[in-house]
Amino acid sequence: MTTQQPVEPVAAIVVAAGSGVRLGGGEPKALRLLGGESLVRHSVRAMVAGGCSRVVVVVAAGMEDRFAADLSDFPVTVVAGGKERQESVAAGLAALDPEPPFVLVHDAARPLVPVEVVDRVIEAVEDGATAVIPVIPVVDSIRQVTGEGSAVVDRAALRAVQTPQGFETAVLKLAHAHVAEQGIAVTDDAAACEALGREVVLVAGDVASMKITNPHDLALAAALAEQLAGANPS
Ligand SMILES: Nc1ccn([C@@H]2O[C@H](COP(=O)(O)OP(=O)(O)OP(=O)(O)O)[C@@H](O)[C@H]2O)c(=O)n1
Ligand SMILES: C[C@](O)(CO)[C@H](O)COP(=O)(O)O
Repeated sequence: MTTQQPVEPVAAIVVAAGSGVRLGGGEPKALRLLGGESLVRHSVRAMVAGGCSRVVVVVAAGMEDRFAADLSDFPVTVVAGGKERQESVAAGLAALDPEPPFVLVHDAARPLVPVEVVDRVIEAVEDGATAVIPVIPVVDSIRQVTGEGSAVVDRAALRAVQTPQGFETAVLKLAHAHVAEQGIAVTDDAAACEALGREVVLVAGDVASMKITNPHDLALAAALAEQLAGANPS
């Protein structure tokens, strides 16, 4: 009689292979500290808190040992990514063995994602959605720049896209193979699924899940983290 290993329903890929040129500072962005801990540690903790028992962390080639040391107390596998985000996600997908039915893809650069957002994404994929993305309303007035000038865009119909995004793993693998084969560049994984003709389901994101991109984002996130810690003392 063979004993089958249980396959956990939801794994996560945390992409951390970006260089963080816009943030600056030399160090890989995902290892920069926020409230005394690296961005990647915050992000991995959020995935684990949401119920992911396995996390693949994708890092720049040559940085594997540093990330593995930083994350040694988490259930992670560290693998090398690529030049573009979509190549890094594809590398994370290739490392998911055995393949779980569902997978979340999260930016290490979104360290303060609340666990409620992770829960909403997981619930939607487990309820049958193929591709799920958290979104928030756009608060600024928006203009589209045209050849001649610019025009107002109705922001009521616009949403800003966050992570983690949730998928049926088999579909996300097909979608990544499709965009790679066709040479389609996408900035997120839901767009890869859409390129395959799959429907994308939206759930509510959260302003706390801001992406750390520019130096002022780190300062804002630090203030936010302090406020959140004050509101939920452990
Ligand atoms: N080749 C890449 C590029 C990006 N990412 C990850 O994708 C997320 C979103 O990337 P972003 O922060 O926008 O880009 P960076 O490349 O990190 O920053 P920059 O463009 O300023 O260099 C980040 O967690 C980043 O580490 C990745 O894993 N592999
Ligand atoms: C995936 C993402 O975080 C959704 O907002 C975003 O597209 C990634 O950022 P990038 O700057 O386009 O790599």
